[in-house]
Amino acid sequence: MPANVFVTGPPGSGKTTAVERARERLADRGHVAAGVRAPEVREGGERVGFDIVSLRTGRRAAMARIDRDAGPGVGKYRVDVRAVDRLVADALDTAGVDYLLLDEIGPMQVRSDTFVRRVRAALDAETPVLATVKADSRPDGDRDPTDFIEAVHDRDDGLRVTVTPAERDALPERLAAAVAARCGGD
Ligand SMILES: Nc1nc2c(ncn2[C@@H]2O[C@H](COP(=O)(O)OP(=O)(O)OP(=O)(O)O)[C@@H](O)[C@H]2O)c(=O)[nH]1
Repeated sequence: MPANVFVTGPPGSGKTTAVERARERLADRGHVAAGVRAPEVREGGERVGFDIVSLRTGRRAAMARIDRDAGPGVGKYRVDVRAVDRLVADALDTAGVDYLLLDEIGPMQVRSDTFVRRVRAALDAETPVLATVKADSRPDGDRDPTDFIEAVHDRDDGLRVTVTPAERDALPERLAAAVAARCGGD
């Protein structure tokens, strides 16, 4: 059984909400995750960037900011690659956990070679991965130069789920059950 579960869908479709709710259900079943999430950062009601947060430790780093004047650009933000490298070095370590949750495999995160290398290894390892993946073939301005996002879409393993508003209410339980089955749990 392929160990990975990929969640994709258009911007704002509910990917983050679905995997966060699935994580809560998996915790209720006793399944612990490592991994990362990428909350937006707002100042004065305006979005100024995104952080990357370790699920295991809660450590966070300023992944992308609108007012940075250095680093690779994604949309109107610039990415602090070294900050992402440092955070994912242990955030993506699966020792002692049941599965890896990645929210998301996206154009900002893949600017970090450490992120790409650790995720590629995780996708080929035994520990299940539950990941939201940015939709394929983004506009050139945001094109992923590593082509890693496309490579994830092209994998022939894993359960793939596309979030739609009509079906998204049932999605957290479906995702939790799929990951629990891959963890060898209920
Ligand atoms: N009512 C309802 N609202 C939802 C549900 N899932 C997501 N939303 C809302 O839809 C908006 C986008 O949800 P996200 O989970 O951030 O969507 P996303 O696909 O991760 O968005 P991006 O990361 O920007 O691509 C938020 O305001 C959520 O509160 C749902 O199941 N029911």
